[in-house]
Amino acid sequence: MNYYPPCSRPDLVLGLSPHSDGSALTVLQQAKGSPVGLQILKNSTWVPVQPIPNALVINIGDTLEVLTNGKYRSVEHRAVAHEEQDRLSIATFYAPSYEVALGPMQEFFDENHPCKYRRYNHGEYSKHYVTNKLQGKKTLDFAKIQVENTN
Ligand SMILES: O=C(O)CCC(=O)C(=O)O
Ligand SMILES: [Fe+2]
Repeated sequence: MNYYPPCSRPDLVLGLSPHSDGSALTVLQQAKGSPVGLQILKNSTWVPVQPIPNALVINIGDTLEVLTNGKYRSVEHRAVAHEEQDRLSIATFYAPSYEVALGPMQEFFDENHPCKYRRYNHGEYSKHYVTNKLQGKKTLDFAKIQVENTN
């Protein structure tokens, strides 16, 4: 659950720094009457996600990006504060158990589409996620296979 109190200078702070979720999918509920606070990064522009009554927001997380070898990309998002109104959101993260080993599923790579992510335990990833700052999609570097520059 996330609570964002009103902030007299929302231009100077963020409610939540830019990040992608470590989950496979995130289901997000924005409280009724909440001001807009969630923004997603699309084509290098922050786009506000208007709360729709009785609707849930479904975000793709890093785990689904890895499983699909990058076909589905996790969404970078952040939350901004509001000058007068407070805001409440409830995030439910759907993710594998810590002991589950995962990597790109077979149908998402072949000789023409190389594996972009290595295999790891979800628990290792979670540990990496919570011990590093939220910094856009940087946490996903943990799983990326670095391509050698031959030039
Ligand atoms: O409050 C929001 O809308 C975003 C919350 C969020 O991104 C998170 O809990 O991971
Ligand atoms: Fe998030």
